[in-house]
Amino acid sequence: MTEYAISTKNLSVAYSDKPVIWKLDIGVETGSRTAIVGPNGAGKSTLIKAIMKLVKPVSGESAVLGSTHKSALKEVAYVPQKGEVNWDFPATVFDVVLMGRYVHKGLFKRPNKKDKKIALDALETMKMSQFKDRQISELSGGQRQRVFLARAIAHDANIYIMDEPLQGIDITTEKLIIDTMKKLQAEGKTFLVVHHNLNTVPDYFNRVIILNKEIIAAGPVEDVWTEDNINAAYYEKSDESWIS
Ligand SMILES: Nc1ncnc2c1ncn2[C@@H]1O[C@H](COP(=O)(O)OP(=O)(O)OP(=O)(O)O)[C@@H](O)[C@H]1O
Repeated sequence: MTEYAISTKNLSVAYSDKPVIWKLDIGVETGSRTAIVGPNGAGKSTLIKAIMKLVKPVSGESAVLGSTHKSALKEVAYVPQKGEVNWDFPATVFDVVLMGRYVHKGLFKRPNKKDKKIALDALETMKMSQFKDRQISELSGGQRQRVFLARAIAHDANIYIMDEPLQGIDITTEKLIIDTMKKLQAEGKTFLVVHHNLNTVPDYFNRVIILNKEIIAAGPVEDVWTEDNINAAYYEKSDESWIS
């Protein structure tokens, strides 16, 4: 599994014995902008959580840069869905972005000048410098998303995994996030992103995984982003008969 930034082999996850993703073999190419698309309940977030080792598979495994070990996740900056974060936690914008540096230091070493400069630069990239001292509970949804992106940038990871980063944000923030993603990809970083807007897939991503519990299709956008594949994912699995 070494040639991929992220890979899974025969990966299945179930909640209360009900399988939600089934025998997934995935290879996310290093340096790609890969979208995961599929209907509500297709298992997109579950796949990401399994890769992040936040849920335990019933079979199979996932690897980051060829390693199935949890320590390989240090290479990954993870941006969870907005709803999964406790925004009432008392922390400033700057505190949250600085957390992106802890992976390099361990929890008990204080951030130094260089870490602070990296965090400030990340805030500047996401155009959030002016909110640096604000409590995260006092931000709008789009501003929170920018802060989470800034934290991921401060992490300076090689791989970014983002669960619906464009959910509920305005067009300016969307453009900023996509431009930042494209810039980082040009520097060799890898992106795996859960994405909902089918219209923007070809513009934002160069590879796509179409998922509906199983892999419907995966590969370069120009090969697999077809009406047949989209229909197969969105319109042909209306019941639970996919598993025999
Ligand atoms: N913690 C959980 N316990 C039980 N069932 C769960 C849990 N999390 C998700 N599920 C179920 O697993 C299935 C897949 O959910 P998941 O969140 O992975 O889908 P998704 O493709 O990300 O959906 P959406 O587009 O709606 O965000 C759904 O049927 C969901 O109800």
